[in-house]
Amino acid sequence: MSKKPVRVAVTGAAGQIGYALLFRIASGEMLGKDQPVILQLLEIPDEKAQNALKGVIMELEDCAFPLLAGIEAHSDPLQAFKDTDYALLVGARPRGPGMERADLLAANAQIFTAQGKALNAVASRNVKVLVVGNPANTNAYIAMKSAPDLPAKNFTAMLRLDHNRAASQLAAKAGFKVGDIKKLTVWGNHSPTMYADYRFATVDGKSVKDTINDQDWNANVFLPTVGKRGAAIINARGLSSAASAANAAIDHMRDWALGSNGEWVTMGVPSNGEYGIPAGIVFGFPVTTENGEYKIVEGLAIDAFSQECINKTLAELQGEQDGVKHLL
Ligand SMILES: NC(=O)C1=CN([C@@H]2O[C@H](COP(=O)(O)OP(=O)(O)OC[C@H]3O[C@@H](n4cnc5c(N)ncnc54)[C@H](O)[C@@H]3O)[C@@H](O)[C@H]2O)C=CC1
Ligand SMILES: O=C([O-])CC(=O)C(=O)O
Repeated sequence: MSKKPVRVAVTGAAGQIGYALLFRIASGEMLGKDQPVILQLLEIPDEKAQNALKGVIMELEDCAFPLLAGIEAHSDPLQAFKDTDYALLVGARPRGPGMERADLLAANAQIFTAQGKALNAVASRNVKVLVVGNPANTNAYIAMKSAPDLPAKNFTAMLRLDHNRAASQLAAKAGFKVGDIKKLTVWGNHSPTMYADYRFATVDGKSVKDTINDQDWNANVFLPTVGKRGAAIINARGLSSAASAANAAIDHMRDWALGSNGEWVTMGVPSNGEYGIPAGIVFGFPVTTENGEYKIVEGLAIDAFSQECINKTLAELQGEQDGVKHLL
């Protein structure tokens, strides 16, 4: 018997990431090849954006995806989020050359108070929310705080692109196959302060750290490369990453919904005090996922270098959080 369709809301649906994301959701890459989906798409109430959204919907129709059980176009989050089981909050202003993601806070923060309130009012009580719009951790925090009737754990931020970037850099450095790297994580904020940590990573059971054995490369090449990869892409393309961001969003939601089979993945999730991160801060952690729930990997040793990196990214997040107090 075929499964009942689930409702997937995507904001910023006519933007760059939306264009790389929707077709993959509709083809079953996110929630499984047996799971029908109804897409509930949100764009701003602006003629150009709504027209662009119409064009994207025409293309979705023209793909004749067997799993696509319905498509709705909206300009009001209260309609777009009605009964939604999954919400991918992509719609927000991207940065341009010379900006940091935190510079977007003033432009984007209000989007996430309004959308958090709308989710609170009309979404499924089990909705799984992924915030992609930057600065993603703080926007997820804002949405979570604006939705007091929904469980805080349902609000997550995207650190998966950083995780995937880190895996790719390690594979290139040591000649690993990227898919063979296990137990990698990225701690903290989706910003250059993130701490990509391969101390626990293995390939075929062998330590990645011991194989590479180069702390100078870790501190002075690997971390800055992963941390500043978004800016490098903006400099090269003139636009921020889109296909790789959409891919990471698919990875994040797929693993959350369908399970990571015991493997570690990185998600930005509200802390419950793990590793000394104050409760409520949306922080990149290693997690495993099963039965639609994520669980932070606990008990990992944090050495002095790692603690310094974690303190730095935490301090940045606390600064961002202070800056949005007035909105909450
Ligand atoms: N967390 C991550 O790893 C990454 C995050 N991003 C962020 O994702 C966001 C979207 O990026 P792009 O798709 O490249 O931008 P874009 O400018 O191409 O598309 C954004 C779309 O969102 C729409 N939008 C704006 N406000 C909205 C609202 N209140 N409700 C619904 N839609 C709204 C716009 O009309 C536009 O069509 C940016 O903030 C970008 O910085 C991008 C890459 C990676
Ligand atoms: O760098 C940006 O502004 C877009 C982004 O978040 C990324 O590519 O990681």
